[in-house]
Amino acid sequence: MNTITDSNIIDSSIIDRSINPILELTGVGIEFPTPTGSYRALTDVNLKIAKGEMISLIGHSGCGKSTVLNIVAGLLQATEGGAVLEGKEVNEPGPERAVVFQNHSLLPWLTAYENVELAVKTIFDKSKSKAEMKEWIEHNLNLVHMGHAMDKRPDEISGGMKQRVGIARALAMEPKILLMDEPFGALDALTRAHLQDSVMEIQKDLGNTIIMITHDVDEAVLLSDRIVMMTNGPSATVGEILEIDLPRPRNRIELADDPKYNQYRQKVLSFLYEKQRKVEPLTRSTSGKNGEAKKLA
Ligand SMILES: Nc1ncnc2c1ncn2[C@@H]1O[C@H](COP(=O)(O)OP(=O)(O)OP(=O)(O)O)[C@@H](O)[C@H]1O
Repeated sequence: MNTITDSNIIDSSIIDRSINPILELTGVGIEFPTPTGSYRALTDVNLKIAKGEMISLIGHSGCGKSTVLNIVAGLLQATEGGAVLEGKEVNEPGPERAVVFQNHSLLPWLTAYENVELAVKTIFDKSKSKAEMKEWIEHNLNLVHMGHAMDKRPDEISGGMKQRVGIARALAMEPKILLMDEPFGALDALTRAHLQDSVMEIQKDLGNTIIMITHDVDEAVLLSDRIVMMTNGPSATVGEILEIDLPRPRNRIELADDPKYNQYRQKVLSFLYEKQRKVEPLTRSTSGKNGEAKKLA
């Protein structure tokens, strides 16, 4: 039986990916002004991500996962340190960093095709002809299995289909890095499983670099090359990084009985439930930004 040794757990301060990192976070800290004084959300976040890696960010609600992602997206400016993408400091949003949010954020008056077209036009208006753009939009909608519903508006399709269109729109921008903030959080279990499979398939074919926030331990282990586990805030930081050494393609049914898979799950769960438990009892679910209950596994 394969066992997970301490060598699977990486000390964040000594990470040295052998390949040149596509993205590097160095000494990232951020303070938010609040009516009662400043709130330090993150301290000294260090992370190097190699091209083609699939990284999950996991941690208790409010620990700062979205803040990390928003700094990489250029939507928030770090107070200290910063993010460097392929040698270029990130200071503002840009098409090389596409974001997929939990709630699809499609324009309701446009069809699936037109939603993707809007993004494609802003990026490829000068470099692709009209016919090439059409082909590219259709290609990306087909990638997420939405070719049959290109002419439907968001209110005519299911939540999972909307999320597929959001992913197609992000992929169509050919981003250097795809940032996904709980992309499947609002979906039922079956739809979620289908979309996880689609993302694994697409990543295998295109070799995308992806950072994904999730609260779902199974999802993190199934999809990731590494799981970045964050400590609780205030002053949250990278606690441990778990390297997931499971061969691809990964099959969720087969993995359910795989001892190594279950040990990885256990590692993440014990980090979440034991090491980082501060004031909350185990049985209490944490509360999200909008007061919604959030489960951790
Ligand atoms: N603009 C802001 N002003 C003040 N505080 C903020 C702001 N944005 C985030 N925070 C605080 O920073 C901390 C980290 O928030 P963040 O949304 O990154 O957490 P999270 O791990 O993504 O949470 P969740 O899992 O619930 O989505 C939280 O305590 C949050 O209240």
